[in-house]
Amino acid sequence: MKIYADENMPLVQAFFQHLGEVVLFDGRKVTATELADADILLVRSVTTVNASLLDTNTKLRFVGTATIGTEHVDQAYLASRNIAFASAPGCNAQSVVEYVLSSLWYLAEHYQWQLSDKTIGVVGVGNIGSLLVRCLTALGLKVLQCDPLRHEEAESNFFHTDFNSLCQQADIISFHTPLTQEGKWPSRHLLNARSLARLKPDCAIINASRGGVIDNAALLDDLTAKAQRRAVVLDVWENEPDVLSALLPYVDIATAHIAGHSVEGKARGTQMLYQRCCELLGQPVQWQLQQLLAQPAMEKLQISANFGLPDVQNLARLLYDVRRDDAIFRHALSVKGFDWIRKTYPPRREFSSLQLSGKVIPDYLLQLGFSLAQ
Ligand SMILES: NC(=O)c1ccc[n+]([C@@H]2O[C@H](COP(=O)([O-])OP(=O)(O)OC[C@H]3O[C@@H](n4cnc5c(N)ncnc54)[C@H](O)[C@@H]3O)[C@@H](O)[C@H]2O)c1
Ligand SMILES: O=C(O)[C@H](O)[C@H](O)COP(=O)(O)O
Repeated sequence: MKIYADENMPLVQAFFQHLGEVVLFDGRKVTATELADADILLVRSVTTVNASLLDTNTKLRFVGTATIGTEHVDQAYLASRNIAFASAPGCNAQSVVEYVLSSLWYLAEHYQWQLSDKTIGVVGVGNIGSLLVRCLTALGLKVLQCDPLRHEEAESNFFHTDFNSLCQQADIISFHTPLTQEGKWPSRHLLNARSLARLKPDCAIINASRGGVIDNAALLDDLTAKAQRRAVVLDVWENEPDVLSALLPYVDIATAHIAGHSVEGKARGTQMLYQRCCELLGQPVQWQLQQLLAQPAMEKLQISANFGLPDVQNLARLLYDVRRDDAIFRHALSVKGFDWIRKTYPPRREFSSLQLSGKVIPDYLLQLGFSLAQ
């Protein structure tokens, strides 16, 4: 059994080696010839999986992407060849939410905002968006949600604001849709010259979904045309790895598509594909994530009775501060390149890796994902 896996897939050897020989490849450069004898193919978001990559391979049984987004995989083609497919829904949702929270705390400090005065619009309320809404609500912040697909399903307790109204009302907008070009609600260039013109002049924009959800050229026009600057956080860019670097001076936080790259988020993606493969091959699951994850640098922390909401961001910063990733990006983009930054990403542990003890642990800390000491 030959298992071909992207070289940036943590723990792939540890999980998969009892199922077959694991061969690693460069996901951006892999060719059809390299994959000709693969039985199983495990990719990340940088590999376009389609007929031209797979036509010469006649053995392939399974393709898995250790990511939430799936727009790089031609699923209709895989189905036409009876090749099973799996993605990793939700695997790094917590990681993306921690990225957005860190960005909000940074912007609030930098511009001296009171987040409690702001209305935060969340566009796309699936795994990531709904987790973000839960965390923001736990922190007592005002949230608007836009998800026309969920609205159409008439979920009774889902309060939808249409995109145009959300643009007019929000002080901060965070995007969490998949990248889609077709259907009734395509998300490509959802934020374009027209919708940018509807925003409040100082409405902040956060994009940790896919670069193409925002028309980057229109964003640059918006940011350069006005006397008043809006705050912008971009983790994802159109045409990665060739980003529109003219945007950089106007962007408060710029990162290399790493919002989902926590240790746990990436490893969970590998684990989800491993479990699916075991099922497909009729093999027992031998490994669980907790057996393979490295011990975090900090494990336990005592919360005192004086802990309050203003202390949350200090606690979170023990684990993650998005300014680190912005600094790496600005320092390394032109010298080392976008993919190098991603490949050498320093370990980042999720909130759950820190166990809290104390007589009373505020519920909002558990809602944010911190865990209780045993
Ligand atoms: N930056 C990163 O590192 C990173 C990490 C993980 C995921 N992502 C991106 O985030 C996306 C969302 O992830 P998720 O786990 O929440 O996915 P999900 O499928 O659980 O949820 C997406 C939601 O967006 C909604 N949606 C679709 N089109 C919309 C539109 N035009 N307007 C408003 N809502 C729309 C859907 O109805 C759905 O509820 C992924 O598809 C991926 O592209 C980025
Ligand atoms: O869709 C996802 O899950 C994320 O965008 C993912 O974190 C992207 O990381 P990559 O696969 O490019 O390493």
